[in-house]
Amino acid sequence: MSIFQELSDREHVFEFLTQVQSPVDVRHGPILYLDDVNVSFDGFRAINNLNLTIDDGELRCIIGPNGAGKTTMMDIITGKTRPDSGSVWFGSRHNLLTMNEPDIASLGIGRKFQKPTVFEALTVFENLELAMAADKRVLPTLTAIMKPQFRERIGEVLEMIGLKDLRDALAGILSHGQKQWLEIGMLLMQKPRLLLVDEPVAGMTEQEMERTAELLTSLAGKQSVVVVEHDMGFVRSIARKVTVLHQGSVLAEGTMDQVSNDPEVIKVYLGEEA
Ligand SMILES: Nc1ncnc2c1ncn2[C@@H]1O[C@H](COP(=O)(O)OP(=O)(O)OP(=O)(O)O)[C@@H](O)[C@H]1O
Repeated sequence: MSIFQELSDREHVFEFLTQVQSPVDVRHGPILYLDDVNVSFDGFRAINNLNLTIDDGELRCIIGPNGAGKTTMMDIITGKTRPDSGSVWFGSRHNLLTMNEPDIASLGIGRKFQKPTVFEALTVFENLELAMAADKRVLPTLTAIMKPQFRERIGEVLEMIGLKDLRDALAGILSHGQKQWLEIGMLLMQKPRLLLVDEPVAGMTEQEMERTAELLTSLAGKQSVVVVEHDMGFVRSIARKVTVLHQGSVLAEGTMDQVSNDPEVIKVYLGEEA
């Protein structure tokens, strides 16, 4: 399969495959706003009057037991699943419920799925190069048109993801953790406004987890980051504000200490840690 076929078949929607959108307006409010969102699958309410607000530059952790609705929530934000009711805004200008997946991606919402899906036959550098292209029409001539500022961005991202020394290594030989960082790097190439990261440390070594914690915390401020994660140790290491989802709604929200001392949370989810 050619790389171009592979690109169009991927579940990811990278920004470079999409059209340019007007800028996100966060002057008077949050970057992401979900209001009273509901989704049912065959009569089962997976998302139930969900309200969620993410501030610009925030790092938010979302936790919750299996089936709480975390993935469905991300699917709604990225346009993969349409809610039955409610509203979802990106800044005050963009109503995400009127947009398709590629257009939402092009607004600067990047999603990192649990499994890394980097291009294994390309080098680390080439993977980043590919993710940087502004328009799929330029992909075939990408190397030829590489501009100095693009090379600079690749250098910055290599530094951020800690793969500078491996820039010429094939992505296929990277460790699981390194592949995850590379894929985060690919999303970072276009300076997204919001990154949605699904279980980033599943399958990682302790050391890789620590490095991932550093990476995600270093991104906050420059972009907003929403991390869905089951590993409580990891959440505790990065969390400022935690949202606990249960049965499709927000059960509790606050610091890790606040939510882990909340009796309702202890009952449904953190019982074993209480
Ligand atoms: N396409 C679908 N059709 C039917 N039911 C679905 C569909 N997608 C999700 N569900 C159901 O909706 C509920 C929420 O699922 P979701 O995957 O969002 O939860 P989650 O919090 O991400 O769980 P996990 O931690 O196990 O990944 C579950 O009961 C799930 O079975």
